[in-house]
Amino acid sequence: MNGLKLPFMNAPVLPSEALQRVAAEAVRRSHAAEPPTGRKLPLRVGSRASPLALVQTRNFLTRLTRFCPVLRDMGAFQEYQISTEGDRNLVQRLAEIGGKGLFAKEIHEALAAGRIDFAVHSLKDLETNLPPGLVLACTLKREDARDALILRDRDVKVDPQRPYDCLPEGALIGCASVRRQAQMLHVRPDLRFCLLRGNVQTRLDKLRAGACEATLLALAGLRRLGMEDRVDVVLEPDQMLPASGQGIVGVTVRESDLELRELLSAIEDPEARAVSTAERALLAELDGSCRTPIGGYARIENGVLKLSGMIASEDGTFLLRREIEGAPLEAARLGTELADELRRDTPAHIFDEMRRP
Ligand SMILES: NCc1[nH]cc(CCC(=O)O)c1CC(=O)O
Repeated sequence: MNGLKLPFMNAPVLPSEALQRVAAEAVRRSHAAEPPTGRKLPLRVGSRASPLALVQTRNFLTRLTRFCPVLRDMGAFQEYQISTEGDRNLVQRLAEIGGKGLFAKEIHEALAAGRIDFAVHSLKDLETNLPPGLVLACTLKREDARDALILRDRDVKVDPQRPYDCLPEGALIGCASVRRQAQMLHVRPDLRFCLLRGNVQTRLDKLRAGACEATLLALAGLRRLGMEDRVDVVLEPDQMLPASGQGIVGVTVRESDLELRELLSAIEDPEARAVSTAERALLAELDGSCRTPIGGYARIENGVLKLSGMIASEDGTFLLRREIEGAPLEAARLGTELADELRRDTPAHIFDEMRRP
């Protein structure tokens, strides 16, 4: 995948030059008697305040400084943790309080106002239409995109082919995601759902304390937090289609900050860019919020991008899955096309249901 040129990378990028320039500038400043002109160091990196967000930020900075060690030696970064509405409101479903924009609004504001220079996001939580003046400068290599089932009673035997069979009739599942809920209900209409919000650790603690029988979490988050051992079954994409961008970390910057955009493009993972472009185009075309049970998952096999899409009613009685494949360069078009196809074959009342205030 290396060397893949994607249509949205309009300006020719010369990562090594950009890196050299930033590194040289950092060294120059470290020797400068005068206060530096131009860009001020440290570079300020913002993220949410959750343990997962902090781990992701550290991983990203590690990756960046591996390319540009002088930045690490300079202590060139300052981390800012920004509390968002999505973190504070743990009572309601995301869908009810306004969707995924809530996890990023304050971060976007800080970036736009110049209080931070770049921001690290779980791409899954980042709305598809970014505020004007901000761009997704880089997508990092994808961690496992799959969802994981975590049981309260860890002694039961689980058949990976039929993972929900181990759950008792009418079992209560702690899950705030309409996408996961609809896909589970499609297979097990008897299951009941309750909210289990908060960060990953909080959710696992509530599960253990008996709040519910089971929960679903992204494997990526658990792995990054070193909690993969809590997983009972990893769900395959044909059992539980992941959310668009799941497992991918993305970095936003000001559109006008060409220097930082160039620097970040050096650590961009082209495969993650291609698959997330397809998944996010699908999501944008269908709805673009998390009010709707929508899944989108793409991978590249032998140079071919394969995108799966899913749309469902909240109760899981309606569930439609489709696939499309084509060249990675066509990622955005593939996403839009698959969305159009899914929309065409989805009864209108499903969309009406989604638009309910
Ligand atoms: N909505 C919260 C969120 N955002 C990203 C992840 C996991 C990490 C990732 O997908 O990269 C999680 C937790 C979860 O869904 O279990």
